[in-house]
Amino acid sequence: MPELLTADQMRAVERAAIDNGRVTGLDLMERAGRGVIAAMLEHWPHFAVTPGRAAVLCGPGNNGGDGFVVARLLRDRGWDVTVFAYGEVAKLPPDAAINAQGWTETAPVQPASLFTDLREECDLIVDAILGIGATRPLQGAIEATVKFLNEYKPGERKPRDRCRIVSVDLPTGLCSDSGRPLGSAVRADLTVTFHRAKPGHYLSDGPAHCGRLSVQPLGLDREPTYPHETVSATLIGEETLKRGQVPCLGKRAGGHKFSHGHAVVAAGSVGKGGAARLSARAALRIGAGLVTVAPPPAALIENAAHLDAIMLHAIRDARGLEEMLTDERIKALCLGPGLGGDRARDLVPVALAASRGTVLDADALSAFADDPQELFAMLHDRCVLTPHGGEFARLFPDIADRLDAMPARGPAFSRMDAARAAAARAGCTVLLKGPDTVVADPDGRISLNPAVYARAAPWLATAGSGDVLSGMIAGLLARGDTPHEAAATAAWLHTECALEFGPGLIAEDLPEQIPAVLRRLSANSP
Ligand SMILES: NC(=O)C1=CN([C@@H]2O[C@H](COP(=O)(O)OP(=O)(O)OC[C@H]3O[C@@H](n4cnc5c(N)ncnc54)[C@H](OP(=O)(O)O)[C@@H]3O)[C@@H](O)[C@H]2O)[C@@H](O)CC1
Ligand SMILES: [K+]
Repeated sequence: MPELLTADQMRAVERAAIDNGRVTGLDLMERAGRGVIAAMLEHWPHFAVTPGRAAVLCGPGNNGGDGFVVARLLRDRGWDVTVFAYGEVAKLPPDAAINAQGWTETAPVQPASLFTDLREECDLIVDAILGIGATRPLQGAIEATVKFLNEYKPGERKPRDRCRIVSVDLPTGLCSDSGRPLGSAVRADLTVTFHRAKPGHYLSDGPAHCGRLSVQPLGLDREPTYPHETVSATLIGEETLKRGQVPCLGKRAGGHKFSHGHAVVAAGSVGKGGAARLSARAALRIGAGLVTVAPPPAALIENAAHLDAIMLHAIRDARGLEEMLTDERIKALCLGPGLGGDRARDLVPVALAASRGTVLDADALSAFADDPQELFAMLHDRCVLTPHGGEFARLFPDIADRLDAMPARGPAFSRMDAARAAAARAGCTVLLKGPDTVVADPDGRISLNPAVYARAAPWLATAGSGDVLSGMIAGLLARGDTPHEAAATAAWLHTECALEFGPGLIAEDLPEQIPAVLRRLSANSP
């Protein structure tokens, strides 16, 4: 499912279902526990055949309640289970208390202090200490447990990689809304969450702490009360693209090149044109009808030696660009890759005054680091800014500081919050790059491109890869996508191209994978 829900939104969905009388909290807890077992067996099928020894760590809230359900279900499957409790069992919330009582009627509960003395070899440790209710940095017994777990070596006969750590809903200590550890957080092998993934499973350090991620149903999908406004962010995927994007990626029959848009990529001085050419190639491959590279006159020959299908048009300075933009058929502009700071400061104001779809990247962002406000005053709602972390910090230093500050309490300020705040200030779409690329609009709309878990593509961290992304966005803007659609679609396709090629990738390879990815998308289209 493409929606990501914050802790508050998840609670609202659960509350609405319970208030409507369709389900009880106890039912949901039972389903959550069963989901944990199902995910565990799916990932490690041998656990179904050979039950082993498990430690289940139950916290002071409903996450702990899920833990008691898991403990019972494991024992029913023949596991030797020891439960450790964090906090007083008598003070558990009602549904958790019922499950805890069921357990204590038949088996003891060990105090948390004994867990860090654990010398037995476990096959499985279930982390049900804290879930979406973690609100402050870990301390005391919980912090000691997390440290112990993250360094756990259960004896020589059973190396660590044979003992699996499964976190229920979230690794304890990980902030559900930001993916940032509240002080410290468990590093799990598998995290099993419920109904929908939370932003923290995808953002920042979240994936490294979750290990692998499984989203288990709670039977809430048909809830008629599922409030649309609870959707905080969309995880970009084939499913979201299919809703609106794929038909647009295919070209209309009978169309001519101008009906698919003309994109212009401004290029820099002699010897600096490679980045702009990469952007231009990506814009053409993604389906813009025409693409022109616009270098200074001195760099015309250099670019001509490299380009065929892409056109060339020399522009000396801002006046040259102004004249070029009298051609109304130019639908999109890309400025920044290899442009150089001085040329960027010269060209960007004219480009923005033309009110076309405009991608600003690299030098076009850094050129305004001294006075970001000057840039913000010129931006309009057809723009996309594509900063990486460093460029973001130069344009939005106060927002970046909030991301860097150690979170004192949860929910911590997230990369989604940062991108949203930046988009509101800039008045246009902001794409904040990373393995968790966030696309934010001034109205708060967020899309997240996950290049983590099965889509991890570490080889995308290569020179020129960002230039290709800018070009892809410009190409889609030329074709008529909205800034948000263009940025979100390009971010997703960019990762798909990297996955299609695999290790050894260099930036030149990325545009060349676009046809294969588009072919696969159209083949999968209904
Ligand atoms: N919502 C749903 O749809 C469903 C939810 N389900 C499950 O419930 C979980 C949410 O339960 P929850 O709200 O009780 O929160 P949870 O994570 O157990 O923690 C709260 C407790 O921790 C405490 N505490 C907080 N920070 C702390 C710290 N640093 N160090 C120490 N203590 C700390 C906090 O204390 P307080 O801050 O109140 O003093 C409170 O006692 C959810 O993750 C999922 O597993 C499923 O059963 C099915 C459907
Ligand atoms: K947990």
